[in-house]
Amino acid sequence: MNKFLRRFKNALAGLVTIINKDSNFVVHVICAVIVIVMGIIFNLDTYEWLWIIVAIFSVLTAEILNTSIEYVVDMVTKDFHILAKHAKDTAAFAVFVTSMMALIIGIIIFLPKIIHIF
Ligand SMILES: Nc1ncnc2c1ncn2[C@@H]1O[C@H](COP(=O)(O)OP(=O)(O)OP(=O)(O)O)[C@@H](O)[C@H]1O
Repeated sequence: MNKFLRRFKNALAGLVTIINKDSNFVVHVICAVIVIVMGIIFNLDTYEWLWIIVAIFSVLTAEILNTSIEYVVDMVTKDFHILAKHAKDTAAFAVFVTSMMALIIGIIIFLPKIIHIF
């Protein structure tokens, strides 16, 4: 198998792992689908779509890296360790910060359009 195919296969295995292990990831994907449907309904322009794409992929990437960090921490120790706690908590905080960015982008793009309806 060539290098590219092997990397693709590994990435696909990562996707399967994330879907099985991380229910939050599935929730984020469902939210992304809802936002995309809203974008179609509100007929977003190119720049608005670009911001939505940045928001969606940032949150998904943060969630994937959070799960990845959880795996590494669990591999190192199953016992309580303050550094394990810091590693997992800060990784979770990264997801929170990215989600806040996505929320702000969503509000800036969709709120004026929703207000305009009423
Ligand atoms: N080995 C550990 N030592 C100290 N604290 C830990 C340890 N493992 C987990 N924790 C604490 O428990 C919290 C939850 O950890 P857990 O591994 O269950 O992740 P989670 O946020 O519930 O993620 P998921 O639901 O995706 O598995 C962490 O954020 C951390 O504060």
